[in-house]
Amino acid sequence: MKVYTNIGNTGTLKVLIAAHLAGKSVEKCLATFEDGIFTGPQALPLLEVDDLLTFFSSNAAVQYLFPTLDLSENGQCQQMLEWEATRLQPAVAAIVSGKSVASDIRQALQSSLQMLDKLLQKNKYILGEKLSAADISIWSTLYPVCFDDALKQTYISGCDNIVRWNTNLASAKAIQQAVQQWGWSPKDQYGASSALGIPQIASIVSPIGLPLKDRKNVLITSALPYVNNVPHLGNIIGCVLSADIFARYCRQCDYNTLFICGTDEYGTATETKALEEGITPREICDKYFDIHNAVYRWFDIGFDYFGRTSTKEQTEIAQKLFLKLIDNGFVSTQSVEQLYCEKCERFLADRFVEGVCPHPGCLYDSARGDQCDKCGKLINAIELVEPRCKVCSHKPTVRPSEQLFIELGQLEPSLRTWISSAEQGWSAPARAVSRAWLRDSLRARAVTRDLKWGVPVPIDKHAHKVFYVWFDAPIGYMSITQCLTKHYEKLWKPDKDVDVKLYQFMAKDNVPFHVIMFPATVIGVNEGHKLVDHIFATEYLNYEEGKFSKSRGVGVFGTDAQETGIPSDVWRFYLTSIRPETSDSSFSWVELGTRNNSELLNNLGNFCHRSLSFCANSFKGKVPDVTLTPADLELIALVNREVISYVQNMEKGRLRESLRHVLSVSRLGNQHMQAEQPWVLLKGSEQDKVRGATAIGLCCQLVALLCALLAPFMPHTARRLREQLNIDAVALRINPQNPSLVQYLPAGHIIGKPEPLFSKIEPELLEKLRAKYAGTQSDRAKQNGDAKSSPSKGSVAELEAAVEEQGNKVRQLKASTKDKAVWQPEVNKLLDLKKQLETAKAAPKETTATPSESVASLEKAIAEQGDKVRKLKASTKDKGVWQPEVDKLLQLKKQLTAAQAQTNAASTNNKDDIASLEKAITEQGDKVRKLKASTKDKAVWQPEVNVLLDLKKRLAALQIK
Ligand SMILES: Nc1ncnc2c1ncn2[C@@H]1O[C@H](COP(=O)(O)OC(=O)[C@@H](N)CCS)[C@@H](O)[C@H]1O
Repeated sequence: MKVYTNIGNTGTLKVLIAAHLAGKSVEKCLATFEDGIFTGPQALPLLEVDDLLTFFSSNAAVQYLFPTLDLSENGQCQQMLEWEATRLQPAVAAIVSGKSVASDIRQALQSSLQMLDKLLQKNKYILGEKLSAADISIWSTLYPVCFDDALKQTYISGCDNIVRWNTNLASAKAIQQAVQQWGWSPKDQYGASSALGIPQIASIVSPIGLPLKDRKNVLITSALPYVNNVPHLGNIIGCVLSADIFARYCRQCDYNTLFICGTDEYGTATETKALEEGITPREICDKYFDIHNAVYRWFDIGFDYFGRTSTKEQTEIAQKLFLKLIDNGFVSTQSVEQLYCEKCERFLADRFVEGVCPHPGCLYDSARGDQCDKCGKLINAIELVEPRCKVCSHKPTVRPSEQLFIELGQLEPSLRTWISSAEQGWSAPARAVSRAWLRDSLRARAVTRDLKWGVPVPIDKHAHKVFYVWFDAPIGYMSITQCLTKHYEKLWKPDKDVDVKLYQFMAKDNVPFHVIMFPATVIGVNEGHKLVDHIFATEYLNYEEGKFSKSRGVGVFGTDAQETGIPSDVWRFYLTSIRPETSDSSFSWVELGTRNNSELLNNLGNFCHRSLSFCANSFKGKVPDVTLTPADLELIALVNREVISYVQNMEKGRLRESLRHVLSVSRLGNQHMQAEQPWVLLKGSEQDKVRGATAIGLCCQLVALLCALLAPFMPHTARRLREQLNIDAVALRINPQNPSLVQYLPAGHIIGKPEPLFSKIEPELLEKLRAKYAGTQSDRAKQNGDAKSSPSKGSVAELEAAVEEQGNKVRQLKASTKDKAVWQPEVNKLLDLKKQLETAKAAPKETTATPSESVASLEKAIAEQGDKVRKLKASTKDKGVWQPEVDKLLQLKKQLTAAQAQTNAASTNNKDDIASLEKAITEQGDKVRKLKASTKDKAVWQPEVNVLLDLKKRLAALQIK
C-alpha cells in the first residue's frame, strides 16, 4: 500500500498511525506533478491499496486500516470523524497557517477543544475505553497544536483531559513509529504549497518534549513545594513562577522545552501538617496537591507536567539509586544520637522538635530541629537548647539510633571538579551557598530517618526507616518525569550526541541538596545521569517587615492573592520586579500599588493603548508603512540594545533584570511618541503626514515587540494584546541569536480593537489588604471565627440568603467552565458561608428570659460545650479543629458573667443592703477559692472573680453612701 502526500499533511499522519496500529505496511510517497495523480493539496493524502482500491478521504482510509468493529459505536465514530473533518480540521488549518486569523476562528477552535476535553473527562479514549479511528484522526489533526509550544500554551493549557489523552497516545510505540515515518515538524503542516515537490524533511518533533539531536533541548525544573500549606508568595517567586517565566521564554525562542514540577509529599513537613489537621499524611497530600494545582493554574504557571512524589515511580528510582550507591561503596552505617520522646514513644523528626537556636547571636526561642527560621542556619536537633516535643511539649531525651550515611568525603574530589566547571552557569546565591559548603571538607551525611511517611529503605534490617527528604526530593524530578513518559531517561540520562541543558529554579535554602547531595548521589551511582547545568537560585522574599513562613502561616498565600481581585498577571509582574536575585527583598502592599499604577498603567499600558488607538482612529486600524528617519533609526538602535540585554539576562536567569528592559522599551516608545507628536504631524503637510504615519507604524511594531517580550512575564496580558494586534503567538517569536526589533506586523495589517490593559489600584484597597493579611493564617481564621460566633441580629436569615445566592453563583460558574481554578474560590466562599450559618444557628438566641433563667440555661450550655471541648481535645491535637469550640465556650462564659451580673444587680437592687451584699461576697469568695484550687485555667475562674469584684464595688459604693 502507498500513501501519496504533500509535505506536513496531517491527513497522512492519520493514515500512517492507523497502519502502524493495525500492523500493516504503508509506503509514504511524496506526490509530485510527475506522478500524474497529484491533483492539488486538497486531494492529498491518497491511499492506494491496489490497482482497484484508492481512498481519497483520510478518515475513510483510517477506518479501512483500523476498523472500529463495535457496531453500536459506529454511529458515534462517524459523527466524530465528521466533526473532525468539518469543524476541527478547518479551524486548526487556519490557526497553524501562521497567517492572522479572525477571532471567530480562534473561538471556534477553543470551543471545539473544550467540547473534546469534556468528552475525555470520563473516558480514556474519545469513544470510551477503546481506541478508535476517532482518536487516530483527531489526534493527528491536533498534532501541530499539541506539539507547538506557543499554540499548546494558547489553546491546550487548561484542557487537562486532552493533555492526558495526548500524552498517553504520544507514548504509544506504534504512534511514535508512525510520527517518525511521517517525518515532519508540526510547523510544516499546510506549508506544503510553498514547498511543492521539494522534499524538505524537517527535524522530527518529539512527542512530550523528549530531547532531539541538533536542537537546543531545555529541561526545566522548579523546586517541588511541600504540601504543608498553601504556597506563599515567596515560594511562588522562589520556584514555580520564575521557572515558568523562563520556560515561556524558552518556548518563544523555539527551544525544545520541557518544564516539570510537582508537590514534595514525603517527610516531616507533611507529617507535622497531618498532625495539626488531624488527618492522615496521604489525606494531607491529596488535599494540598489539589490546592497547589489550583493556585498555580490561577497564576498561569504552564507546567508541561505537574506531578507528585508519593508515587511508586519515586520509590523505585530512589531505592535503585541507593542500592547502587551501596554497591559502589559510598554508604556507611553510623549510630546517631537522636531525640526521643518518652511520652509519644518515638524518635522525633527534626521538625517535631523546637527549642532555642544554639547559634550564638541568634538564640531564637522557637527554632526548628533542622533549621532556624530566624537566622536561617542549619541545626542538628540534639544541639537545640531546651528542646521540646512539638506534639506533647515534653522534654525529649537523647538516644542512639543506627542510620545510613552517604560518604560525601569520598565523593568530594569528583564533586569539586564538577562544581568548579559548572558553577559559572549558576546564579550568585547558588554559587555563594555551594562555596560556603565547600569551605571545609565534606562529612558523611545521614540519608535515613526513623519515620513512617516516606520511601522505605530497601534493606531488610532498616526497612522500618525511610529516606530523608534531602536525598529524596531531587529524585522527585526524575520520577515525576517518568510519570509523564516512560522514556524519561532520554532526558535524565541523555545519549552522548544529544544536548540536554538542565535548568533548576529554587531559593537559597534548597541549594545544598541540589549542588551537594544530589550531584554526589549521581556521581556515586556513575550511570551517566544528568548533572545540573544552570542553578538559578534566589535569595529570600520577605513579607513587609517580617518573614514569610508556610509552617507558621505568615504572609500572603496563593489563595489570598486570588481573593484580592488583583489580576494574576499583576501579581506575576510585581513578584518578578522584586525577585530576590542578588539579596533578600521585601513584598510591600504600597509598592505593589505604586508599580502597578506607574509602570504598568502609566508606562506600558499607556504606550500600547495610545499607539493602537492612533492606528485604529487615524488609519482605520491598518498598520501604516514606515519611511525611517535618522531619529527613527536611533530609536531602533536604542530599542535593540534593550532587546539584547533582555535576552542576555533571560539566558542567565536574571528575570527581574529582563523585565526592567521590557519597561525600558515602552519608556523609549512613550518618549518617541512625545517627541514626534503624530497628532500634530497628521494634520500637517504631506511630508509631515508621512512622518506621522511612520511614528505610528513604528510604535505599533514596538507594541508587537513588547507583546513578545512581555509574554513570558504576563501571559494573559500578552494574549489580550495579541488579540488587539490581531496576531498569533507563533508569529511573535524571539530570536536569541539575533535579538532585535523585527517587523512583526506587515504594513497594511489590520489590528483588532484597542482596549486599556491595566487599571489603577487605589491606595485604600491596599491599606485594607495590608490590614487583612497582617498576623498569621490562624489569627485570621480566629478573627473570622470570632466574627462568626457572635452573629448580628437577624444574621441567620441573612446568612441563609447569602448561602443561596452563593450556591447559585457556584452552579452557574461550574456550568460555564470546568476550570477548577475559576470556581474553587467561589466554592470556598460558599463553604465558609455555610459554616457561618451553622455557627449562627448554634449560637444562643436572644431571649426574653429573666436573668436567673438565662444564668441557668447558660450554665447548662457551658457544661455541654465544656464536654464537647474536652472530647475534641482528647481526640485531636489539631488546634484548628478545637479552637473554634474553645472560642464558643469562652463566649458563653462571657455571656454567663454578664447574666450573673444582671442577676446580682437584680437581687441587690431589690434588697440593696450591706448585709446581703456581704453575704453574697462571702459566697462568691468561696466559689472563687474553690475554683482556683481546682484549676489553673484562668478562663474558668476569671468570670467568677469578675462577679466578686463587681459585688465588692457595690458594697463599697453603699458604704460610702
Ligand atoms: N521566602 C522565600 N522567598 C523565596 N523563595 C522561598 C521562600 N521560602 C521558600 N522558598 C522556596 O520555595 C520553594 C518551595 O519551598 P517549600 O518549603 O515548599 O519546599 C521545599 O523547600 C522543598 N520541598 C523543595 C524540594 S526540591 C523552595 O524552592 C524554597 O527555596
